[in-house]
Amino acid sequence: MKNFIDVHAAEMVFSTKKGRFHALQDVNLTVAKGEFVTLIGHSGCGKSTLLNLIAGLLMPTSGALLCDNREIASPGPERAVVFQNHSLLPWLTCYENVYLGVERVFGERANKTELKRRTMDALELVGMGHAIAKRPQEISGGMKQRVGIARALAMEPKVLLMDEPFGALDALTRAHLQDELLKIVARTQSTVVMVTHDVDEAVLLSDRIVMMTNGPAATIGEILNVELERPRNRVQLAEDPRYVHYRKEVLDFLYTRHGQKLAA
Ligand SMILES: Nc1ncnc2c1ncn2[C@@H]1O[C@H](COP(=O)(O)OP(=O)(O)OP(=O)(O)O)[C@@H](O)[C@H]1O
Repeated sequence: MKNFIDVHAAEMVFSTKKGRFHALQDVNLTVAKGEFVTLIGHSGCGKSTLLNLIAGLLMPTSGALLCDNREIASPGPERAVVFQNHSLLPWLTCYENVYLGVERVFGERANKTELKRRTMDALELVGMGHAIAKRPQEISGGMKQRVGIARALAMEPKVLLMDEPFGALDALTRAHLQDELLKIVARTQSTVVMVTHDVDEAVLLSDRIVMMTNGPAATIGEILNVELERPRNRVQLAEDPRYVHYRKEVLDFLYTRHGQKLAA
């Protein structure tokens, strides 16, 4: 499979008031087109930092990051980001929030009818076609997240970058959105890099789980290939010995081999 994202020897050192903070060191990762990769690790290990490097929101101190063979030097529409706390503009309706993104990417090439169609298609895809006139404060957290995902998908990104997109949701809404995301990704064949804390979420969604060591100077400890056929069904998988095995592998990595001591 063709590599879409290449991270070569990436290092990230932050300058802080207390001096330099070495967040990531020697991170090497490739993500193929159409692959679903999750980043998992203890709090503060540098998952978001790595995602932000791929998004082009941060520049590495050393090393190089490529997307489709081009250096990632800034954010770009081919790498859409969905954050944990949906970043919808509160004064715009759901429709307008998505339209804004669509217009930014396709505004110069497409006419208004086409822009409207893309906006509506994306909202329908996430099951939000009924709420287009509502403003963010009028809909639930799960619905806001869906609109955020619609906005990202409507830009037809080459890569969908998600930073704990379901982290703030209750367990049932979370499960529902995970299932929807699986269906959407199957339909759109999107490449996804997603940060999560949730072992079950990682196993259910991923082709590969990237497990990160604890910081400072965190790096990739191990990568687990999840060879479970798709479509995946959470209820059937719960008793599948392969699922149980993958889950245990991640838990072993996080809690036996790389357990985190919380500061007293
Ligand atoms: N802009 C910054 N300036 C200084 N230090 C930073 C900055 N951003 C992140 N860090 C530090 O880098 C480390 C990694 O942070 P990061 O947010 O990437 O971790 P994370 O794994 O995503 O954490 P969490 O799971 O808690 O969200 C942390 O120690 C954090 O304090």
